[in-house]
Amino acid sequence: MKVAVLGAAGGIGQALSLLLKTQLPAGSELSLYDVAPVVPGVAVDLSHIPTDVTVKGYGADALGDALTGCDIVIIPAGMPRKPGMDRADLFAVNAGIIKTLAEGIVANCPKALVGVITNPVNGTVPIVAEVFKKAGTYEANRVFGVTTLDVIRSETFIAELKGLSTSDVKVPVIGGHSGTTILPLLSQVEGVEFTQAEIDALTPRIQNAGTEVVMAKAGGGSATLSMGAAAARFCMSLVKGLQGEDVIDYAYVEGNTGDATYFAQPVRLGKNGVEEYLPYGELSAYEENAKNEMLATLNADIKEGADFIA
Ligand SMILES: NC(=O)c1ccc[n+]([C@@H]2O[C@H](COP(=O)([O-])OP(=O)(O)OC[C@H]3O[C@@H](n4cnc5c(N)ncnc54)[C@H](O)[C@@H]3O)[C@@H](O)[C@H]2O)c1
Ligand SMILES: O=C(O)C[C@H](O)C(=O)O
Repeated sequence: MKVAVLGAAGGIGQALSLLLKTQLPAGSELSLYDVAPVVPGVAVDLSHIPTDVTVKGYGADALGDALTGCDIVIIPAGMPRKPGMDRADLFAVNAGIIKTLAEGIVANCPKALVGVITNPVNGTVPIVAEVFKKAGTYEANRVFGVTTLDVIRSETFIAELKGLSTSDVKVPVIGGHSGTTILPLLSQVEGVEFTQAEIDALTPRIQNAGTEVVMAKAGGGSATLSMGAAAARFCMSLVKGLQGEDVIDYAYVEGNTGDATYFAQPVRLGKNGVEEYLPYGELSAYEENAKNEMLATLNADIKEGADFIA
């Protein structure tokens, strides 16, 4: 199994790479790419951890070598938010980065499963898809926007609120990855009842949790450690799927909900990425209304990404 992290020297990239070094199956190769000159050092540093995963670092001019033979590519490359910015404000800088990296994947590992972390995810995933379509290599079942951070935040906040163990809390989160496009389905959390007041407080808390971190870091960036954990969890779902395990996870995909071209929904993962698109089930009236109200924003974000390539 060869897994590449593109943007591996960054805040997310380093946390994610550390977790993958300790969690990937024995015999795996971890390929770390970044334009920052420190990346070979990150690889050497990680390589001293005693696990049976080899680590190699690749600098700015070695994207092809980093990607050749990859089964999975996870992309946290690009600029994070500062206070006062929306994720959409990152599009101007990050769209070009994602386009270049997607072209590298086309040229070197067109069959890899690709997980996109770079914001704005609502628009960067369509960029990857359009680059792949242009090259004739697009398979919707292989391209994912990573929305796992919304899922783990929901688990954490609900466990705190209800005095539960996080391991007992499972929360579906659908839609996109920005503001109101993030829609936690609190009505579907098994074994937990919420008052309307709790729903009214918890839903926006989950939607604004990224901003909570951005404000707390006060100009020093956005979520990196929790995102590293989220990305590792999602990457390990992809790994288990490739190994033949039956895994269900949530991701932002070109699926079949009919709500928007790209929409986070449950998917069954396997040897080809998504093996089955699963329904997100019945929504409460509150969730149905929230979903309908967010679609204009989500569709505009998707169009911006697709138009960038067209
Ligand atoms: N999907 C999510 O839930 C989620 C969560 C948190 C952050 N993010 C996003 O992830 C991205 C990275 O955040 P971060 O905090 O790690 O930022 P960071 O600045 O710490 O790291 C970004 C890294 O990308 C590298 N980079 C820039 N251009 C590159 C290129 N062309 N090729 C390879 N590497 C390149 C930089 O050198 C840097 O090392 C941001 O866009 C952020 O908004 C997404
Ligand atoms: O909020 C951000 O800009 C980063 C990320 O998307 C998050 O949800 O933490």
